[in-house]
Amino acid sequence: MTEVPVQGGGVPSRWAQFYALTKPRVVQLIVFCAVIGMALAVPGWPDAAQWQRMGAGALGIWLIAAAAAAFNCLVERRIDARMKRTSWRPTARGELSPTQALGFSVALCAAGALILLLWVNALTLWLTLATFVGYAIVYTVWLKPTTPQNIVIGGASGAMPPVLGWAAVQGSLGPEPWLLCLIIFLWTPPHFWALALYRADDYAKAGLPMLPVTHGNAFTRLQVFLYTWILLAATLLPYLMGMSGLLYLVAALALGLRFCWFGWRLWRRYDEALARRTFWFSIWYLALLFAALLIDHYVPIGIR
Ligand code: HEM
Ligand SMILES: CC(C)=CCC/C(C)=C/CC/C(C)=C/COP(=O)(O)OP(=O)(O)O
Repeated sequence: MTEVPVQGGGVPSRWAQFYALTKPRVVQLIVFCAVIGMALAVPGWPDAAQWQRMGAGALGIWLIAAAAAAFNCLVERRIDARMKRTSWRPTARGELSPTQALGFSVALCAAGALILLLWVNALTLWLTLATFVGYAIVYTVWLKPTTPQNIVIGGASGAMPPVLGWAAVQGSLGPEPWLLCLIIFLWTPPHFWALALYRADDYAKAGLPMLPVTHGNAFTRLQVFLYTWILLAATLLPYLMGMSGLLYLVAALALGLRFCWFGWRLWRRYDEALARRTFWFSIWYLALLFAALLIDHYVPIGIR
């Protein structure tokens, strides 16, 4: 969980409170995936203009993703207050008022939109704003409180970063960024349901229909296991489509089989510590898989 830095008196500083609303570590990984989408969109080493567009794109996407996270904290302040994991959030504790959170989210979103409009391109601006709406409104307001498939459908917005990154550099889209989007889309269920397994009581208390609450622990474990295999298959596509080389293939297989191994063990027998490890592995998995795509792009080995 993201810790809020605390000043001498035990009260987090105002800046730390606002910063915490942006779900910093989630957004860092989102921006990382977007930046890799950008790098893959440039055939060789970026020139000066491309570097500038990449920097502005990363900043704009960062600001709008942070705005979406802050908006989520605003909408969910009462739900967050009921869950142990989220009850520390400044909006849940009433340390930041709804007006302050809304003003902060609007300011971040406007700043990000302006940067994308002035220094990147209109396609990236509209796609990033659509992603904001997808997460902050469609997922948070509509899907999350109504269906256990909330994170599957809502996961589409979390999966957008490589598409945004690609659009920022090329100003158009092709099959490659959508393939990366598919990978994050299929990664989201095992990422989230591993956590939901050991946070099921929290979700039940908050009245949220997460899969372990509505369909039980065993069914959720089966879903985690199945998704790890579907994910493994999807991660082979960049190699099979000639987008990545052997280095990526080896990384995708090694990481994917490890994720399947976590899924298999979790499915066979529930163990809370194992569910926690599966969740944390999911984060390393995505970061390393995307790092492998990047390294492979600059150090191509084998047939493409
Ligand atoms: C609908 C989609 C998603 C859902 C429901 C979801 C859910 C969650 C939840 C509930 C946590 C909090 C864990 C905690 O407080 O201990 C978390 C953590 C995290 N998620 Fe996701 N996630 C989603 C998509 C993503 C995406 C797209 C990324 C990045 C590309 C991501 C990266 C992370 C990271 C890095 C953390 C760890 C945060 C920390 O260290 O505090 N998640 N996720
Ligand atoms: C513009 C752009 C790139 C937007 C990205 C949107 C975004 C921040 C997606 C990440 C998904 C996320 C933080 C899910 C957390 O689930 P949750 O909200 O259910 O978790 P919680 O219970 O911790 O609030």
